[in-house]
Amino acid sequence: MRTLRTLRGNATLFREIFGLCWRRSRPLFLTVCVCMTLDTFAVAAIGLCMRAMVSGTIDSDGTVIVVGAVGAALGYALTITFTEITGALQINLCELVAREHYDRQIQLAAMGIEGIEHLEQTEYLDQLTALYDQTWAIGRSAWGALEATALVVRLFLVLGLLGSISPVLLVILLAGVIPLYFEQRARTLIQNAQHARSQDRRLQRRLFEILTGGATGKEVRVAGTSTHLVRLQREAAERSELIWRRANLRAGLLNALGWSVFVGSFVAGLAVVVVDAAHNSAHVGDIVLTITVGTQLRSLVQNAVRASSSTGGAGRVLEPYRWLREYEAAHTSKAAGPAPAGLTRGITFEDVTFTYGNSDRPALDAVNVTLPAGSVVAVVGEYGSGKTTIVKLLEKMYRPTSGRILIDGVDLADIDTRSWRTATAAAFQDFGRYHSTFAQGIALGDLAHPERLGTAVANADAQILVDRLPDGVDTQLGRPFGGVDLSEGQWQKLALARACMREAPLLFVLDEPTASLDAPSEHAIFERYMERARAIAPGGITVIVSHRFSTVAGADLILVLDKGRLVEVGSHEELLAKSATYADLYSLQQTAYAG
Ligand SMILES: Nc1ncnc2c1ncn2[C@@H]1O[C@H](COP(=O)(O)OP(=O)(O)OP(=O)(O)O)[C@@H](O)[C@H]1O
Repeated sequence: MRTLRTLRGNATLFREIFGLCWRRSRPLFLTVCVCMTLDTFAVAAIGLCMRAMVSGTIDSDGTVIVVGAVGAALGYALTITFTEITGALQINLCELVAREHYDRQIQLAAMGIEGIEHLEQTEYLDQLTALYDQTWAIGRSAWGALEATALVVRLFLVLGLLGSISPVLLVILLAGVIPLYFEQRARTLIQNAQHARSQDRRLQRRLFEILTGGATGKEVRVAGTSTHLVRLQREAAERSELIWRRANLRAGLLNALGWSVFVGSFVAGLAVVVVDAAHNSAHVGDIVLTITVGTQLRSLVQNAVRASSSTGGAGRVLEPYRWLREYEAAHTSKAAGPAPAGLTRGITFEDVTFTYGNSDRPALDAVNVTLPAGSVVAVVGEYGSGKTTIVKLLEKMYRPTSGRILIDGVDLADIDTRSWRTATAAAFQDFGRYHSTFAQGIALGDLAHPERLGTAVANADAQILVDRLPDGVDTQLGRPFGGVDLSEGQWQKLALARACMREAPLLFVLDEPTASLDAPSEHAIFERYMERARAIAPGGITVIVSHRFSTVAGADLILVLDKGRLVEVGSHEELLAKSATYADLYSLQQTAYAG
């Protein structure tokens, strides 16, 4: 059933690939098709010409000798030429289709998925890793399948010829299937090995980045962990290599076994024809035909195996590609409702529970709370208490496992994701560091409104920083691009300015974007945002996540999380009066700062 679905899926994909090749370059596409068709019949024609030539020699018929010789020579020349042409042109078409369609398509699909689960969970990341830099193989798979079909046609022609000499020779047909069977098993071994070693390969790459990265490189040097990390990398490489070597060895043995059976059968078949010729029931030309066509048969079966293996090998790309398309279709919101223009009631968490796919413990557990329209809400709690998870759910990066988030009474799941995101702005804890100019890095927050750049810089308190940059907002950032490097706090200010490009968002999220700033700077920024929050879109809500309790004291509502549960809700004064978790943590921090 699954095989049938895969075959049907492949057929649809191949149609799409050939359609793309046809639209992209008709002359190239037609040339490849014509060459492949002529090449398909060339082998049989060569065999017949050779037989004619030998028969003509025995019968002393000059015309037949010349026609046979010229035909065979032409056949060989054309086969070589066609093989060269089709090989080169197919690569050309595959690259065209990959570069202009699949590279783009895969990135759009990966980015089009409304959530980020596929970017955070290893089992999904494996699929995306397999697609990375392999898009040409998608195009190659379709041509591989066509080549395999042409080779099967060629095989039947050759077998027809052999059968006409002696039906016993058809045994070679069965022998030809045996290497195919072993090849199929060998291919499965290789594919499994590829999958088994993908995690170690990712680890290797990650460790390399850590060892060579600017930020992590400092840490590695000071801590003296480079030898340890290099060892981990080597171990990962060795594990991956071992899996690969073993799989290739086993695959090689299987293939050798398959081919030994084929060679044995071929030699036996040839012996039958020689014996027949000795007893005059076969012609000497038949021996030549058997050798010519039989030798071709070996390379034909080998090529058919290679073509089917490259088609099947492309399964390592086709499988994840199909997965990506299906995943995208299943995880793209069908909700059509637009985000409201303003909020009157606010955002309500109704019994919201959320568990990450790879965990059995909820990151958020039955959260019930309303963030009132027009308010500034602070989310506080210990490390790993679920603060960022709340932010991710609000930004629709994940859907609640159970319960609902209501935007003015409308389920967030029913609001078009794009429309909701356009109505929100966010500065995340793990913000991006774009190696562009300072201005471009900010403008990315809302490409439609570059004129807001100055205000965004002012709102992020980043004007002094801009004044110190060698070329102001036009300064190129990032050493790898010949630009200047910013400090952590400066990168954070840039990320804040980027988030401020949306002028009047319904939801403005600040997930610890000021963690690298000193306490007074953070306080000043938060004061400004609280002020701004009351001026943004009608009823717009600002959500601030912070570890520093002193900076969030001015929030209208403070949510205190503990191990995914919402344990306290209220204003700073109300929570202090409760003398519970918030009050304890607050006084702890006050004492620490005072000390
Ligand atoms: N992508 C993920 N996959 C699986 N578990 C996750 C993922 N992200 C977070 N978690 C887990 O969910 C829980 C809540 O994490 P979350 O990031 O929301 O906490 P947090 O309060 O923001 O922490 P911090 O203050 O350290 O940023 C933690 O136990 C964390 O390990």
